[in-house]
Amino acid sequence: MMSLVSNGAVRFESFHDDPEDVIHTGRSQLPTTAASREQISLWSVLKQSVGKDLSRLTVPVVFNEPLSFLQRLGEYMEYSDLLRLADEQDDAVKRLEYVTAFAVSTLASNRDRLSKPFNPLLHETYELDRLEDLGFRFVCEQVSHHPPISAFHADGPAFRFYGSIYPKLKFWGRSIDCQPKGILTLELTKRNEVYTWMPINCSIHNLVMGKMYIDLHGTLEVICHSNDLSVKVHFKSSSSWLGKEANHIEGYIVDKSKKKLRALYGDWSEFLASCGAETFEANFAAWDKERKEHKEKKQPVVGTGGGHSPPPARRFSTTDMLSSPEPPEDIGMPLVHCKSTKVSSGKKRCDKTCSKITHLSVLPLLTGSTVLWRVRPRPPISEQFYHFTLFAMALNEMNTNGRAPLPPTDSRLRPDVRLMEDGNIDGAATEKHRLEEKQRDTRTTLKKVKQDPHKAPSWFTQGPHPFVKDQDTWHFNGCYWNRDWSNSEYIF
Ligand SMILES: CC(C)CCC[C@@H](C)[C@H]1CC[C@H]2[C@@H]3CC=C4C[C@@H](O)CC[C@]4(C)[C@H]3CC[C@]12C
Repeated sequence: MMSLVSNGAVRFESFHDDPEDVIHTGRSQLPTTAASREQISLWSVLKQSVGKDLSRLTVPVVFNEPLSFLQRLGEYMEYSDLLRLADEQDDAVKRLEYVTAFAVSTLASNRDRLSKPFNPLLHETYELDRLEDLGFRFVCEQVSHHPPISAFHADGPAFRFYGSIYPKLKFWGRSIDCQPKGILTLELTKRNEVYTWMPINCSIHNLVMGKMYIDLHGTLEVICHSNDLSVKVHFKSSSSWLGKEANHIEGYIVDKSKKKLRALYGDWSEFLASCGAETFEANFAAWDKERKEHKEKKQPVVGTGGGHSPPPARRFSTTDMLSSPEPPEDIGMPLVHCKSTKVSSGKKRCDKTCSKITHLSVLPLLTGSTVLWRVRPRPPISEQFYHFTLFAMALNEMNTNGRAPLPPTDSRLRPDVRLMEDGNIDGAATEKHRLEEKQRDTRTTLKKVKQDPHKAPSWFTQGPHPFVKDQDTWHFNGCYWNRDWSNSEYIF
């Protein structure tokens, strides 16, 4: 799938543009398009909650997306191939590069996703078994209701990736702040190497007026506990959704003595590249300035900062964004690619390549860069479907094709999410309300009969983190994949 081009950069071959994209074997769109929110003012709903923790607040269903938060966490796995690549590298710096690329890739699907995933019910689960085709299986459980904590565990031949997230949301009037709590741990198989990082903070701006946008900010620190290499990737906070530097990220891989070994730069919604620390220091400012000037003139960037000039005038294409010393290879940002056309066999296949360049074509690369990861373009119809990626489109699909049956707790069986997906907003609201009441009633009944209302989760147990001091994590007990649901109740 990948090969080295002459300047040392990695070229992705038939990775995203392959019509039979390996990652996408499910449906290409949802049953119905998203309902309009124009009739309801978000402000009128949220104004009572200024300064409060939003985890208890329910918003009208039109502000939801038809996925539970557990399914949303499944999106972490879209680029899990990077973990296989990381495991294969003999060089420790390269391993950290790919691990960091993976950590960044888990955030990409957040761009434009301005809807609230459904709060999972206590003990709700979600599985994504892609062991055969993609080399991983993922399982997630809602292990606590107040505070809402979701624990997940994914594994495959090359890795184990697990953690928990408590998405702490605070409403500030014009924006929502999210400071998720939890720790994410990755173990690479070959060398038994352990990496950890924390979920990044995010804000949703312009809730009341203007165009809403999502901003990830703060520092993503990926630490390798086995060799003391680490990287701090800084997410630049943006001041407007139009400011294209908005999603810009950068940082250095350093060793124990803080010596800079490599620079990483990119855009969390598009790509991550690495280059020598000196190249970055010497050229980045010029490159950045040039990029901004181009933007002000509203011209596409054909970056040369510190690199070489792009080929002489021809139609601006992705190749122009490279500044490699060699004739540019097409490892730049992808063109929009239609993937949703149905063909008679029932298989979905791409039969058209659009030449429209999307916002993806923003950043050029510095000389000698290696593209570690780049995002798959979203389907052109994404906008009408809550801005879902193709990967997200298939998450709630009831496709058990010859697979073992799902447990009665699986998110795919949630009637409210299903109704919303089918366009029945009122029905979804009624069901959502019913489920919340049912959950409350169960708790009250248990309390009355003096039973612990906090029944332990089925597949995870809380305990000290095996590698990080003074930190708890949730341990997967592995039993899920025995597929014995005799102790699981139908919670919907
Ligand atoms: C009222 C409506 C508009 C509110 C919508 C809130 C949505 C956008 C919020 C609710 C929960 C949030 C998520 C909670 C936790 C994380 C993990 C973090 O590492 C990346 C961002 C991410 C994935 C957040 C993205 C934005 C999010 C999905």
